[in-house]
Amino acid sequence: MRLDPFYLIVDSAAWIERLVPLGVRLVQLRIKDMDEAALRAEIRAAKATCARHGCQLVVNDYWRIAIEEGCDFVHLGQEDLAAADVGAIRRAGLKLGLSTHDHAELRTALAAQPDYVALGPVYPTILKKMKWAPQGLDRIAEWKRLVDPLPLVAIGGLTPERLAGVFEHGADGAAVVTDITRNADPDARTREWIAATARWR
Ligand SMILES: Cc1ncc(COP(=O)(O)OP(=O)(O)O)c(N)n1
Ligand SMILES: Cc1nc(C(=O)O)sc1CCOP(=O)(O)O
Ligand SMILES: [Mg+2]
Repeated sequence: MRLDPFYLIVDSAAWIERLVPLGVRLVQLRIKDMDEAALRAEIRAAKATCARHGCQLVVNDYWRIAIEEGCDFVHLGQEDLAAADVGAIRRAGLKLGLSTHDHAELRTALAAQPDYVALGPVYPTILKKMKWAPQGLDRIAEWKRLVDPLPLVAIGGLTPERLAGVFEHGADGAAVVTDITRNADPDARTREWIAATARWR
């Protein structure tokens, strides 16, 4: 499977409606702490926008709702994975991306036969508190050897200026939250990301 090299992650359907029409091809809806009815409404709206713009939607965490809402891609962390029914996800035809941060997690992830593996945090992130030190670029090269032929997504503290290092070390995709959503001009920054990833598309 081939992923778009620019992997946008946002926390609302409103962000998706705003940024996907600019040319985003791969977006994750990552919502925390929302009641189920509101969550379903967000997923439905995100799905409709993505369908209109030919963008692949990945739903973070909520694999059951993603199945029920007819989505086709979920992302799970290790704790999410331990509690998930991977067979049900597969039987429903969804693709699966998994987070990894160390070798033990990578073994667990590969055993689940995901469609991509994510490695992070490559650089320090301000989005959430993490127990892992920044992985660094050499770790990307090591991970690529271990996950090949699966696509490898790099995440954590990424900016357009850091993309060459990430892709030259073997990443197939670069995922981003704050560099775009907390930028003074998220639309312009999204266009910058699209242009900066063009040579790996
Ligand atoms: C592409 C991508 N990589 C990693 C993560 C992190 O997933 P997880 O470890 O489950 O943490 P939360 O995002 O759920 O806080 C991700 N969402 N996407
Ligand atoms: C959600 C997430 N997961 C990570 C991991 O390492 O698994 S790093 C991360 C935060 C990514 O946000 P930003 O681009 O703002 O640093
Ligand atoms: Mg999660």
